[in-house]
Amino acid sequence: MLRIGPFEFSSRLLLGTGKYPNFDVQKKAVDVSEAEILTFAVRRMNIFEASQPNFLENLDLKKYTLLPNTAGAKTAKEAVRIAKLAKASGLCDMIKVELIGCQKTLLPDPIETIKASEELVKEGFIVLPYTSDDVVLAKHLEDLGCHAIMPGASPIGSGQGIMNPLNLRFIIEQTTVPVIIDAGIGTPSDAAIAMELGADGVLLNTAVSGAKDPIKMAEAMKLAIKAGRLGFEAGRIARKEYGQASSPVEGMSIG
Ligand SMILES: CC(=O)[C@@H](O)[C@H](O)COP(=O)(O)O
Repeated sequence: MLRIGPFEFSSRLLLGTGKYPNFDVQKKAVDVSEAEILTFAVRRMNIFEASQPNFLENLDLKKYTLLPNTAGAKTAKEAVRIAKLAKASGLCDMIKVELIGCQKTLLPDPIETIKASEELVKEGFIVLPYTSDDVVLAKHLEDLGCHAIMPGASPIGSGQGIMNPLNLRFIIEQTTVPVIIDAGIGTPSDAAIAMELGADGVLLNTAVSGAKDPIKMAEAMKLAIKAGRLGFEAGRIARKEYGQASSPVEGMSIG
């Protein structure tokens, strides 16, 4: 079970909803992924314009918990305003704080992320900040009351996979709220590694929506996340420098 604030989920895959070839593929990919949390950029949704197309209309909303995100915000003030807009529209009290500090790398702005997260926690939101893989920053975010920490594997949409497994492991070790690896996942094996490191979940978008077959990739990601989690729970063997026979012959008389 993945527990975030008052919510409980059996799936550990959080799926983004952008950049699918069309609504039909998006719906099928979301279904097959068995994701229970869907994230979307409030700014890109026409939540207050009934005449405009809105992907939420294509999904059975009773099946999902929506995780609005503040993508497009450059300052804490803007992010807080977007979060309040999402709450006012009745979507969900959870918010993914996404505050990009560099338009080339799409890496998050740590200072504005801290400011926005602090304010949103005070306002009673369930706050999930997207952050870099900085261990100390992750600790500050947890200390100020965030309900999950979401360090990036690598830049958003880059598909480069996990750049800094050591930092992610340090973050996972020190954090008592869920750690969800967010952004940069390229392949199912990247997602499995994130889970094997001990992450509580993985949030991804481009790897599925941009795949040649998004529906198949959604299924592959679902299975990889389950496999990675099982592997983590099972406990891996220790790494050894030298070989060790799989079938020991010590104590056996071999004629
Ligand atoms: C959808 C969303 O929230 C993205 O900003 C997220 O970080 C996913 O990144 P990828 O597209 O790299 O999976």
